[in-house]
Amino acid sequence: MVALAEYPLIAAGKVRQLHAVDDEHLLLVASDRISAYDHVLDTPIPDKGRVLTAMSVFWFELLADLVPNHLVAADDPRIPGEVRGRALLVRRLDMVPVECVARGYLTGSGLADYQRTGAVCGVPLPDGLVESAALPEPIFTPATKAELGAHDENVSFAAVAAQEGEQRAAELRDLTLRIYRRAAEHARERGVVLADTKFEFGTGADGSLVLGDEVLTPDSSRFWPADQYRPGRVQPSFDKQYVRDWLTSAESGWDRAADVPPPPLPEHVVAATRDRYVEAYERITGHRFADWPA
Ligand SMILES: N#Cc1c(N)ncnc1-c1cnn(CCN2CCOCC2)c1
Repeated sequence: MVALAEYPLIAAGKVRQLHAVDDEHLLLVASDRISAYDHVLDTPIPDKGRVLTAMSVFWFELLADLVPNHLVAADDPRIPGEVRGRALLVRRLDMVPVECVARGYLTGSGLADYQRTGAVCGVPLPDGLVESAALPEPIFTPATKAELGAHDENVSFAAVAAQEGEQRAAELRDLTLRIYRRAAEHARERGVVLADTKFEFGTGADGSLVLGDEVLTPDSSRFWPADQYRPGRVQPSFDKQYVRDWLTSAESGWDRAADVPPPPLPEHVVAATRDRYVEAYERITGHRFADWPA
């Protein structure tokens, strides 16, 4: 079995890394790190990397009739034992430099753009929409990837068309929205609102679009508990609310406005957060997390 250190690191995000395996394959590794309020916390959440990896595998398989994907294997001798269960062997693609975001609800940077301009990424919306409002229909709100730590920049469809060509831009939009609709319906039937999500696509040898990166995880999407959905307020995050509530409570002693790193999380917040990731996985997939490879 190869050690992870033998696979050169070629890209790293806040909580994930991408290593080169050979000319054709990469290893996408998810850590147990969690970010909140734009900080990567010191305290890991046990099994977070494994749950989110298992979730991507579920969605790749559920969506395979809609879109090909880069997944080669989740269990393979080329995957080092130290990351087994939280690493995916994937096909090397030529990535399209567009963050393909679909929104079914108005929150975060989409709400901020709407409040400033009445539109999101140049898509006009009806007047009077409030925080977390359901949109009349899901919209494609692309962004360009920012440097590590900065927020992606929302861009118009026209900007994507100027960069990628009109036909490819329309393909990215249509595919993004079709995948979102399918996933949002599946999640909603299981008590989870998929408010928005971000896809990354690449192209293979024949030039057609292939779904890459992680897909429809709580890190690439906003998951809300459906039974608590109330437009007009910021919704509780399905997975991160315990962390957010503790960090903003007097007990943590943390001042979010001061540019200081958050304190370590107490064990009860870590345990409750791990349970929420497992619950999200088991609800959405119908599989027991205990059955995911060790
Ligand atoms: N997936 C994938 C993939 C692929 N299949 N082929 C070629 N390149 C990429 C790739 C390169 N960077 N990113 C952005 C997502 N990264 C995740 C890890 O952490 C860093 C950011 C994707």
